[in-house]
Amino acid sequence: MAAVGASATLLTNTKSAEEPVRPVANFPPSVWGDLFLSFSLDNSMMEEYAEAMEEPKGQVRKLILDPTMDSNKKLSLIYTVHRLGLTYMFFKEIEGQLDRLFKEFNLEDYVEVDLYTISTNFQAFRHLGYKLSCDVFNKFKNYDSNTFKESITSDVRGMLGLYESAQLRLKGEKILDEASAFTETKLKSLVKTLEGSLAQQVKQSLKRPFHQGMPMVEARLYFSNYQEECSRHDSLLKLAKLHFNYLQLQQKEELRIVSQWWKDMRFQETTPYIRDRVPEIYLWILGLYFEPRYSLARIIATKITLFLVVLDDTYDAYATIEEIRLLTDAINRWDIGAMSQIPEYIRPFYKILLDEYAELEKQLAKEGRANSVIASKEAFQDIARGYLEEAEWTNSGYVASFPEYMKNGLITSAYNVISKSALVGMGEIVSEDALAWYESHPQILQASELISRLQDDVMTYQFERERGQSATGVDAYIKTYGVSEKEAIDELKKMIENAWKEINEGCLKPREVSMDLLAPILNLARMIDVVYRYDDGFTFPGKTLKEYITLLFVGSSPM
Ligand SMILES: CC(C)=CCC/C(C)=C/CC/C(C)=C/COP(=O)(O)OP(=O)(O)O
Ligand SMILES: [Mg+2]
Ligand SMILES: [Mg+2]
Ligand SMILES: [Mg+2]
Repeated sequence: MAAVGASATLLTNTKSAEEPVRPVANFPPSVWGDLFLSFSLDNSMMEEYAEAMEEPKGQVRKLILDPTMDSNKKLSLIYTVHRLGLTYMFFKEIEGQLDRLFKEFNLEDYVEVDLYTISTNFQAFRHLGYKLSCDVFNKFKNYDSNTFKESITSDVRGMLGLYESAQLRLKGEKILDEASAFTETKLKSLVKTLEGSLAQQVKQSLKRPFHQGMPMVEARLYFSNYQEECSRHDSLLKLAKLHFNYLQLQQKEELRIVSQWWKDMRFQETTPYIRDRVPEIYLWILGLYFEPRYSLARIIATKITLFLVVLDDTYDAYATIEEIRLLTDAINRWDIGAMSQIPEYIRPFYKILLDEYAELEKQLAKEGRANSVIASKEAFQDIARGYLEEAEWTNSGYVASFPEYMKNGLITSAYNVISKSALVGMGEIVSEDALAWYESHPQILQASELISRLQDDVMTYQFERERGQSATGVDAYIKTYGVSEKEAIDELKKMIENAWKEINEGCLKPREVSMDLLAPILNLARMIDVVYRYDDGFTFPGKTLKEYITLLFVGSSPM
């Protein structure tokens, strides 16, 4: 009987050896299907928009340079240009104006100025890197009780401006910490009493302040919600409309290209267990930079980030620990000869990964900038090791201490590999020095990584805990400091807020590198707010991301 028993056991073992238990997650399917494949770009239309922009662009440039314009009006113009996403067209002119206005700044001049004007001036300076003192808001506080004057609560536009200004605060700017809480509470209590565009403006800012928003979307929302400000100068209104139409054509073409590439690579067939999120990842990368000159950069960065989705879902939601060890080793070896050691199902991914990077390295070598591709590749190998570490913890049920978790977590935040991948297509601005600065793992990049890691954990830890993942920042914090789940989450949120202040500081002059190189890091942090402020907006993309994708790529641009 033993024989039968043995053979039966053998049969069972043989059977189980074929099909191990896999932690599949049954992720929600794609929202969009092949919708974006059918777009066909009319190049002549794009050229028409580009030509039509020249005249109003010249008009706006004259306005920015106009020496007779009063300084508050000039700052208001610069602020509106910035909110419409047009700063990049007039960067030198605007810097020249702000250099002068910042030098001339005198607190005395603000004694009679209203809260809204002071707020837009403050934002204009801070967004463009000038550290205007937060003392400009002191006059709105009662000296004795050190609280904000009740009188300003009736000035809704002023309160809204103060709320938006407070998002730019740095460590130690206590008045802005208070202002953020004070204005948010007051605005929430009165928003229902408001009407018209002011109601829209307050609702939008309370949903997500401009500073934490996605620049491309924020520009479209500003255009819709601030008609009065946008139509103060006809040339600006005209330029903004043409600009939105030009960008939409370019972006829909880029989205078509990456969607077609994804379909041709057949990832949904070879690795069907992954999240099918091409438009969402393209939107994420668009959030880094929307300037037309970064079109190729967006396509490259989108492809590499899509590789990360395949990798993360393979480690989290499909592969066994043995398979993860073999795949991590293969990625570290980065050699097509390693194909034979990895499971069948992941070989197409591995081959495409190596081919894509080889092609990029060849292309960039022609410009003498293959180093940016190598930096991205090394960061990719790094995150695979980071994902393996998480998988080993989960496999052994080990709960890392919070410091240990965070050391690995900054890597698995993926913001090191994504920010380096974003550099690949950016052109000659990515000098050896620029790359060396990124490789030095600067404070602002670490802050963006921390925000990515911890905000994601705060929003996905239950889902991941249910699935047996032992490595999340929440559980590591609870275990290390012996606090409740709620206290842990509150502490993580404080760390996120602190990281934002570090990012705000890192964008102020004198800067370590140009704003062009800082913007992707700032915008990566912003995209975490877009995706994870209210829920796990990436796994379940039916709310914010669906709304933004519809606004930018399905809806028509403002004519
Ligand atoms: C961590 C993070 C928000 C990264 C953002 C950058 C990015 C798009 C990375 C690609 C992998 C991915 C989609 C992770 C987020 O989902 P997840 O919750 O499954 O990530 P996790 O497995 O690292 O927790
Ligand atoms: Mg995951
Ligand atoms: Mg993961
Ligand atoms: Mg997660």
